[in-house]
Amino acid sequence: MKRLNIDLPKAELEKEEKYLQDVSEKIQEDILENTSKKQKVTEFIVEYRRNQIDEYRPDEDKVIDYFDHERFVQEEAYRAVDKRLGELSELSSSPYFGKVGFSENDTEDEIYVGKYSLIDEDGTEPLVVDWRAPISSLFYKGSLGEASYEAPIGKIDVDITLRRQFMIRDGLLKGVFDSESDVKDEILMEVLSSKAGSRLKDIIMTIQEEQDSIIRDKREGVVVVNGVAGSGKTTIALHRTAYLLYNYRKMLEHKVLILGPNNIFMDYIGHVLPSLGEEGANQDTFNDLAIKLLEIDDGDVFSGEDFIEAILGGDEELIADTRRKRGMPFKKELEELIADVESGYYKARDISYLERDIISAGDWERLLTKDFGTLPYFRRGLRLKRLILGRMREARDEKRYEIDAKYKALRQSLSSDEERNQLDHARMTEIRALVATFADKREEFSDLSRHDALEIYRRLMTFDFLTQEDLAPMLYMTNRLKGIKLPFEVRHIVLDEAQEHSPFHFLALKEITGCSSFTVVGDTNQMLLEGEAVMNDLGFCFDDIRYYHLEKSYRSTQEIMEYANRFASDRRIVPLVRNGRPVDEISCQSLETAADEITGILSAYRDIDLGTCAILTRDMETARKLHSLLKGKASMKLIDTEDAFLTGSTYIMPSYYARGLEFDAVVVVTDKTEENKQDLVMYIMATRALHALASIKLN
Ligand SMILES: Nc1ncnc2c1ncn2[C@@H]1O[C@H](COP(=O)(O)OP(=O)(O)OP(=O)(O)O)[C@@H](O)[C@H]1O
Repeated sequence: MKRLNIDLPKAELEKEEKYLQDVSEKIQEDILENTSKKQKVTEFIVEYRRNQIDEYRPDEDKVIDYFDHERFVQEEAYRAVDKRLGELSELSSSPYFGKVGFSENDTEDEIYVGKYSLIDEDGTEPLVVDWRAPISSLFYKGSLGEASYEAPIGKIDVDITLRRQFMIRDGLLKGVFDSESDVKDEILMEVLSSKAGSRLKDIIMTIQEEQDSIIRDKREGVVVVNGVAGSGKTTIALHRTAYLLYNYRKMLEHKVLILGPNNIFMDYIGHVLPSLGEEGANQDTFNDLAIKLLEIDDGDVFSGEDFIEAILGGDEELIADTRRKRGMPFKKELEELIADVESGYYKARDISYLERDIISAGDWERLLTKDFGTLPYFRRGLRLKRLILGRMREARDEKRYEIDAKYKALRQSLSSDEERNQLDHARMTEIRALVATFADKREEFSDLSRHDALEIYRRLMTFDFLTQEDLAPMLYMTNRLKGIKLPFEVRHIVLDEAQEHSPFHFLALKEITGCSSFTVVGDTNQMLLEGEAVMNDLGFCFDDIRYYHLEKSYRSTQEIMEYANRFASDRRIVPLVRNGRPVDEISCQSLETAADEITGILSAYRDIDLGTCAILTRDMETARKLHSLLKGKASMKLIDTEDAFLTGSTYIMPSYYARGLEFDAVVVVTDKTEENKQDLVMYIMATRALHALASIKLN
């Protein structure tokens, strides 16, 4: 990294260097202290395990319980010390990155802001404040002057007098920069000009004010962010998760669910939370989660790839079906289906057994609709079945007493063993016949334990297979009929790439988890199937909703953004002023000549060490063909399944696998581009590039 501005008066610079030295010394002391703690806990655990093996006796359960508890406490202590050592090791390289000076009620104060907090020797004064603490929000305000922050005791008004940024690497001060406004943010420009790497990164040093207000928005209710490509939506959603976990740890630890569009994306973003010191969130794709909860075979669902390919290929039947499943009128169809099931899936009937009335049709109906009415319908069926079986058992047992009594009386009048044996045999035959009647009768109402949600949902299906668009409505319906339980508690849900979610994604997740605290992010410019984005109007599902719009993109150069804007729908990106190389626009007659062009482009990018590169095509077929044409000419990884990992530096993939990802350089290969005409796929592909974009048009 180049040395940045150190433009402070000498005395001020000396003060900062002294502070850094003091903080670094304290970090080293804490490292020593924690290392010794870790050693002691480790010794305890090793000793404990040795004793446990030596002293183990199979019948001493109580003693073992006691020791297990002790071990649990020590292992928790080990984890906490180990985690802190990891934090201290990061702090020793870069203890803080910001400082804010402010006056509050005429008292001057200042704080240093870093990735984690550090307390002084006496344990009273913070030397470094965690970026997620309420007071740290002052650092992320765009300008000096009047401001406020939310403290536990309420809103506190202050006057910000200084905002200073530091670049500290390997414990050394590399740059100091006093800034008033985010636009002139030299460090931000430095960060944005650097290479993308293979995973999404944290941005705590350069969070912008508009982003910070979303990250720190209150936990309750629903935050919806509709932002242009590269505006930092995913990044914000993950930083907000880290912020919420820090401030509501007891309530939220292991109770945050993050759902994204596919596994490539989940892997790409999977590093951000751990890099912020947070492990307490569950991450999955919506479809995988739905398939698990519905207990269906993923082979029964039209694959994600085939689905998007068919939509992009203009499959009218599938498009019409998808639009239907995304619309509110489909909720009416689903509700009618549920009501239909509830009004008679388990047909009421009289059941009698051993000449006894077990249940009348009227009672059956009353129990299902009234007495058990608060339960999901399928559970009511099971309850009713249990009740009928209980009554039958009573009747059977009574009958059995009668049989036993009858044979007991007869037995007393018999004198020979042979007669008694014959009688016992007759008794056993009668009892066996009784048992058989029970099993036969039971069959008559076995439908009460039949609850095949797929069989019911089929009535609304257009095709004889499920598409991705069926998963959310089917989840909604199944939960209503059966009651679905997640294997863990959820108290906050993050939905990424939510622009094409249907009402049922929100309704099902809310009803299954009972959670109304959501962070929803997406870009309505990136909808593969045009239409109204449900995420923009969630009033049908939630009461407390805060909508945000982000128009500024941090990802790409101005040249790339201007090129991408030619294909955007309604909103235009307001690019951050970061200039780069012009977009290369190339025409080719065939895929073969395109492959030659790409070989040249890649080699030029390699010469300037540009970093990661992706060749993006509209569909899989073109990606595969191009990949085989490029074999032997350039090395790259074909991403042709959503379970692929982004290991390497050059990739070739269809547009839909690149959603949410970014690369230093992108080569777009397309055959259908029309200038200045809305083309969402082109928009998605072009906005993946940070520094260089080449667009190859096949004639
Ligand atoms: N304040 C910031 N400081 C530094 N980098 C930032 C900032 N905000 C966003 N970025 C960077 O911009 C890029 C885009 O961020 P991100 O992927 O979160 O955007 P997005 O809105 O989710 O994009 P898309 O809609 O294309 O998925 C990332 O490299 C991210 O690190």
